[in-house]
Amino acid sequence: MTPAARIAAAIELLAAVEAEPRRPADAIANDFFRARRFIGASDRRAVAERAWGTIRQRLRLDWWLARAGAPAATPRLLIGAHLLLAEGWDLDGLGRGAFPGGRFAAAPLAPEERRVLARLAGQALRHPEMPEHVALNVPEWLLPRLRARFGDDLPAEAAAMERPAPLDLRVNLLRATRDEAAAALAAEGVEARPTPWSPWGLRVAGRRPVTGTRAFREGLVEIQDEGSQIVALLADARPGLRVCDYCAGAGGKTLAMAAAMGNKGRIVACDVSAPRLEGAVRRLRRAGVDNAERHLLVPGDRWAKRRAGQFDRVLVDAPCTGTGTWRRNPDARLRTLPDDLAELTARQREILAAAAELVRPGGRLIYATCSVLPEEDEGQMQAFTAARDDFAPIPPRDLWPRLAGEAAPFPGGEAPWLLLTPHRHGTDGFFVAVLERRAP
Ligand SMILES: C[S@@+](CC[C@H](N)C(=O)[O-])C[C@H]1O[C@@H](n2cnc3c(N)ncnc32)[C@H](O)[C@@H]1O
Repeated sequence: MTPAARIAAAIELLAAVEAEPRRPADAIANDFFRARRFIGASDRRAVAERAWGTIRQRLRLDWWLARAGAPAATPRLLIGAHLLLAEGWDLDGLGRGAFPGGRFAAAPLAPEERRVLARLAGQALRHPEMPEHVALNVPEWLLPRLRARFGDDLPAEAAAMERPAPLDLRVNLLRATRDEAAAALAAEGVEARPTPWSPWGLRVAGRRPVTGTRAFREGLVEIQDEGSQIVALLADARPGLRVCDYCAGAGGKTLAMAAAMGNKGRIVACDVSAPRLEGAVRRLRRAGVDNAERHLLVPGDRWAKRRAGQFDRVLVDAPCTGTGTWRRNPDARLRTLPDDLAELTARQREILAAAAELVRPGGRLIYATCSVLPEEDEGQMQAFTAARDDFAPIPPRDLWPRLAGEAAPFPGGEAPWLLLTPHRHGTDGFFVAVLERRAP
């Protein structure tokens, strides 16, 4: 594709994302590229990166376009504004390079579009008159919550949440050690170094496509953010235990826990979504996991009733606002609405209550979110432990040396739970709490 054709495709992709504001942009992008198989891998990456870069700056671009008098922030104006403000293009370059017209390129700028964009030429993304939430690139309704969470660190955290995430891999200990996996990747031209916290993690230098490597295809590594690895690590799933991954989705943490169990014992991946659970099948096979089963949860589930008090570990990786994942899902910061938070916190409470019943006395309930919002994190834990005095937190610091290694630095403080953040830890934002069920 020519550079202009890539820009035209990014405009189309952005229009597709705008058309379905409640649907995750990566799902829309998957459909978009599936319907355009003629777009090759490197073009696909370039198109998606441009669309994502624009979505990442959406709050600031909207502010600029409104200030310039645009009646609406159309995909063409958004891409044009991003090129001018973030990539240093000038207006003539924009006309020639991005909107030249012709068969595979975007139509020339209309006079009104040119008038709007002319007002942005020579400006930067940030402007001193921007309201605080726009300057920080966070939705207005979340600003007080994020300020309460991060205090003086908010600008640094907001900046870290705005940068694209690195590519983290988890080494599958069923197939290789971390050194062996790194060597296998290096032999295929992919340089990867140990992650700072997770004993299972490798961070890939640059943007190398990993899924095409033999190391990936043969199950030596799985793509997984370091924060997510730490959640699975703290679940402390050991060989021989009975483990339930209650909100398993496509099995990201099931895979990690199964590897920690050395394929010994039993792990059940549950979810309410059949397509998500189905997504785990191929991954489990590739990873060589043979001690896992799947269970689709349905209302009034008899399966759960029959297994009350039977599991040594129950992980609740709860559905949440995903505010910790804005680095990789930049659209989520715009998609999440106040009603979603209310609905999700109610659902988290229900899931916790149901999952807690599965834990045997002396066993553990692990609660995690990829959210940094207090009401989804320690708020839930405070309410749960107040209502259930048979559950008490085990501070992650106490578990860490045995799980990560005696000399491994602990990523948290003294709190009874652990919060990981993009700025402090270089991971996605994650919250994790480990609760032990006392004998009655
Ligand atoms: C954060 S995602 C899980 C991600 C997954 N654990 C991983 O590591 O890849 C939350 C999951 O909770 C599931 N979920 C939503 N409501 C649920 C419920 N009531 N009970 C169990 N799972 C639920 C969703 O379908 C979703 O797959």
